[in-house]
Amino acid sequence: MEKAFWTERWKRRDIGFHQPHVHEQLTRFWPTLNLPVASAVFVPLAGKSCDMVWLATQGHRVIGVELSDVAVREFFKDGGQTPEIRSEGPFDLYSAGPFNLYRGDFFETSPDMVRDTVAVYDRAALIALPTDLRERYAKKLASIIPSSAIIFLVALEYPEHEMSGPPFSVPRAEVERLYGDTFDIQVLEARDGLDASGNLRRRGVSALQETAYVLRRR
Ligand SMILES: C[S@@+](CC[C@H](N)C(=O)[O-])C[C@H]1O[C@@H](n2cnc3c(N)ncnc32)[C@H](O)[C@@H]1O
Repeated sequence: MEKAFWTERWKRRDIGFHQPHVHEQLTRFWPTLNLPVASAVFVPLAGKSCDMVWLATQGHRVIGVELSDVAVREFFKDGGQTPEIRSEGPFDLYSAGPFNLYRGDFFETSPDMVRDTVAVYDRAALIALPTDLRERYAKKLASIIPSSAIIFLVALEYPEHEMSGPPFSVPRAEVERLYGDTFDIQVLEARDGLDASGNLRRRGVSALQETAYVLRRR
């Protein structure tokens, strides 16, 4: 998937993936993870997700990486914040309060940028990528985060022939294939997600499972 695909979508405001509310499985399961207050959470392929705001209300510092400057600028504008912007290697770093959002390519993220993160929050990041990029993404993510960091992952599964992604169908077997060698994979909840996703129903999807996982390095 070309980078231009995403930057164009943001320019055209074709952002059906953006949820105007905080993801419900995040608010229900995150507190059970007992992560230290004031610790940092890494949000790859962050968009302008409200989930980052919720994570900050839980006391976390939030480090995001996002390709589109439209998304990053709108995130701060929506929150009524004026970020400081400076160049950091291949990224533009937008900072305000608990948020540090790197505008640029996730695949250029260095371990240094995420060195003190205790957790990754992945909603609509892994599933936004086609098979070859998913593999690169999972390898890259595992290689940059601290070995103690957990991954909270929300993935979707649907009959693949019914729709071409993104979002792509990522069943449990695919999560195992991508992360199973290095992480223990726990399903927190697998639930029917079709009613909550009119968008995908309109695109022809007849069954949708939304699964929240927590991945812990062995
Ligand atoms: C499906 S959206 C999900 C956004 C966000 N996680 C959410 O829940 O709303 C995927 C996002 O990843 C961004 N993206 C895609 N490829 C990227 C890359 N290589 N580096 C950084 N961001 C990328 C896109 O611009 C888009 O905002």
